[in-house]
Amino acid sequence: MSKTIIEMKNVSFQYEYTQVLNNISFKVNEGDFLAILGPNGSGKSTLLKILLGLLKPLAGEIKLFGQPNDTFRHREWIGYVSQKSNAFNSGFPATVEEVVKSGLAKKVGLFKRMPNDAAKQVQDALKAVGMESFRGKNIGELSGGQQQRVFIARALIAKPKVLVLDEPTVGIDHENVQSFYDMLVSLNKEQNITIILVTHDVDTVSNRISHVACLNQTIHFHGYKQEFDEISQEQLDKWQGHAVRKIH
Ligand SMILES: Nc1ncnc2c1ncn2[C@@H]1O[C@H](COP(=O)(O)OP(=O)(O)OP(=O)(O)O)[C@@H](O)[C@H]1O
Repeated sequence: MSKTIIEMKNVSFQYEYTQVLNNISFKVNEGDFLAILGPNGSGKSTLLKILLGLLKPLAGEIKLFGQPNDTFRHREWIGYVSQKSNAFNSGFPATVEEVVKSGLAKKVGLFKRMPNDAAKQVQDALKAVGMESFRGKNIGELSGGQQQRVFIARALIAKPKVLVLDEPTVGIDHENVQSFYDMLVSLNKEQNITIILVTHDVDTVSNRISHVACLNQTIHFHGYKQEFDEISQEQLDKWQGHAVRKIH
């Protein structure tokens, strides 16, 4: 049986006066490719931030790789690509190589020396996302989809065991979205990286993922993708409003 690497038990959260997450419990196992679905404002980004230790829950328990979140010391095992990673304009003064290399700081510490094989590590990370020929380019000259791949390479260079992505395809055109998700599948299958993805692209991801979680303040469903396929559209609408529409 696969190892449980992320576990949330009865987690609740509120921003000042707004209750955002209510009694959330779920587990993610090593090798899962989990899509978190939910309407705008349903708490998806908040849930990820709690998972990453950026926000503290009001109640509940979180375990990462079997350790309580508070004492977990291997943050570099969890790579994060945020919603707004692909928002650099053409004047931003950094090359693709520099952006990817900056991801090593998470692993070696901000003020320590870069490893001797840093250039090779940059090359490998760019290769994994199909961007090796863009190494010397300015990050701001790339399309949104290409920038997003570079930020995944930046996360990969720290050798994460889990990759957490918050709506990574916003602003990417349909054709590039397909190949973007194919790239995530190969990271998941070939490098055994567990993937947690917040997305609205239900139809595009549905044949690529292993698990689905439907979130709207609380987890209404979490299970295998095949079980998700059995849920009626009527039930989904009840949980999600009209944000999740399955294509058959
Ligand atoms: N820093 C904050 N202070 C107060 N309220 C916040 C803050 N961040 C988010 N919220 C509120 O918390 C709720 C959940 O927000 P969150 O960003 O987690 O939702 P989401 O599901 O990721 O939404 P979207 O799909 O639109 O990105 C929303 O009602 C939002 O307005």
